[in-house]
Amino acid sequence: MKRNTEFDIAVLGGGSGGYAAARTAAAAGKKVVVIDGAAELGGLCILRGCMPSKALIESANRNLVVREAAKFGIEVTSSKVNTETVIERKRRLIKEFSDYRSEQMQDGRFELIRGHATFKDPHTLEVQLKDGGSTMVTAKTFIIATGSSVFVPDIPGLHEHGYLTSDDVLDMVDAPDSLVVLGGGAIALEMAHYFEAIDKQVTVIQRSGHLLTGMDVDLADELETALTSRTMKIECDTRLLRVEKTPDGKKRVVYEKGGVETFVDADAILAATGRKPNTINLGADAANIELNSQGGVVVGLDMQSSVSHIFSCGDVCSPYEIVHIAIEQGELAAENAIKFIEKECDFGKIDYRLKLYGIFTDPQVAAVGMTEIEASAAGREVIVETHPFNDHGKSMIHGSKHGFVKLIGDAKTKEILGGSVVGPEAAELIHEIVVAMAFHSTAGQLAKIPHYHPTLSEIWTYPAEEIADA
Ligand SMILES: Cc1cc2nc3c(=O)[nH]c(=O)nc-3n(C[C@H](O)[C@H](O)[C@H](O)COP(=O)(O)OP(=O)(O)OC[C@H]3O[C@@H](n4cnc5c(N)ncnc54)[C@H](O)[C@@H]3O)c2cc1C
Ligand SMILES: NC(=O)c1ccc[n+]([C@@H]2O[C@H](COP(=O)([O-])OP(=O)(O)OC[C@H]3O[C@@H](n4cnc5c(N)ncnc54)[C@H](O)[C@@H]3O)[C@@H](O)[C@H]2O)c1
Repeated sequence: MKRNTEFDIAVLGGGSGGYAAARTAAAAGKKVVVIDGAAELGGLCILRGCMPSKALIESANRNLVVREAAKFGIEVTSSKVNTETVIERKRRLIKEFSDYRSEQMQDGRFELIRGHATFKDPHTLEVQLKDGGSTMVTAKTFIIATGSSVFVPDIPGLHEHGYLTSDDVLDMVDAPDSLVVLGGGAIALEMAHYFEAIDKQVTVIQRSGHLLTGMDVDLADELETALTSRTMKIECDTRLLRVEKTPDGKKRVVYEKGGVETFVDADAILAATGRKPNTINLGADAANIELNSQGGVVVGLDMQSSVSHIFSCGDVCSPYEIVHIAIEQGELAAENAIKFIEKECDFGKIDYRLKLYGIFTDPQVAAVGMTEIEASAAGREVIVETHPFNDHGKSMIHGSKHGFVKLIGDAKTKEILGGSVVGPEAAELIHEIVVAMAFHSTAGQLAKIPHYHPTLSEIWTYPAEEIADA
């Protein structure tokens, strides 16, 4: 069936990026359609990303408190993790979040079509409808927000002997007693933290020389020290060779480290080696959309693709697979698509100066702005100061043994260029630096802002004073 309506903007994908784009364009009075091919509405963050992972981690963190209780004078005579209740709680929360998003997607501000969209030409989509059949959609502009999927490397024996992905473990009632996690990024470490904290045996096998490729090594090393001070094992600088089955039915991951072949056995393997952009069956060729070597949509800072009326946002095109960035990109893509329709050419550009990153392990890791690696790659002259949590009153009371805060300031102006934390409540603490950086604060200005005593937050004043006085 051919539709007659031409939309101003057709948004492909209704996750965090696509929804942000659609609500922005609809609020500006444009005729918008969102086409989403998922079985359920909600997008990755709500259904199989941020929210379910944090719900599980919240339960696991309670068990860590129980584990440490004796040190604080609390005798816990018996405790047991009930994964059925953990998963039940997660399902309840996710249903609430996805029901709300589903209502927002269907409240009439824009049209919603449930189905998989494929470009037939630069102005036409064919949609294979979820309930059967197909329809055609034409629009003046398009926003591709189709997200990403798990990427599993081709390791001999892995597919044959079986593996889990984050999609599986986020809804797993029967948790394996032992787990090998392949990868050392955010997903690998958050899931490794969850399983270790619910008393499972976990080994992380990371290819790079340190965890969290791309982050500053001092942060990654501090996290590794903290995680391995629990029962977790971490192997970095490895090369995965193959997966085998042992005579007693376990999975054996064989890898090379320092030129020596070694292995680890476990009940299950979690593949957490990254994600890939969802551009398969998108019809990028039919619309002349340029893709990069990983299959991602190539965009400029204005979120415009190689085709002038086609924009993109979120994991499918982003250098950072992070929700607040997908949302900001979605809003900008919509604003620029509107400008394209109205023949205005002063497109807005995204600014990644305040890009944030947070990992919800224990301790947590968080960073904003420039890392030390980025500062040095950009040839910036900087002053870097740190302060450890084990030398700070409130965190000593809190019982924090690991972690530090780090500030990076411009050597001349002393403006704060970046901040990072590995330690308690890192993902909350980092926001003080986000606000300071948003207002281009110098380290001296930050140091002078009143901080209540005793709080974790006052730890920032130490590196800020050091930079100000340098
Ligand atoms: C386990 C896990 C934990 C995470 N935790 C965090 C976190 O704590 N903080 C954080 O910031 N980020 C986190 N992320 C990353 C974050 O979830 C993503 O960056 C974000 O959700 C991406 O949003 P999106 O809109 O680009 O894509 P999605 O939300 O994936 O939306 C894309 C939608 O498009 C649909 N689609 C795909 N192809 C088509 C097509 N051709 N036609 C129609 N529809 C299509 C998909 O079905 C989907 O519904 C996590 C990710 C994972 C996997
Ligand atoms: N808290 C958060 O903000 C959060 C949480 C989870 C995911 N995310 C986002 O989701 C995205 C995907 O996360 P991810 O952790 O899957 O990907 P990632 O790219 O961040 O990490 C993948 C890791 O796997 C390693 N790796 C790749 N191939 C390997 C191999 N063959 N053998 C061993 N190790 C290998 C890499 O060195 C890397 O450290 C991230 O970009 C992240 O931004 C964010």
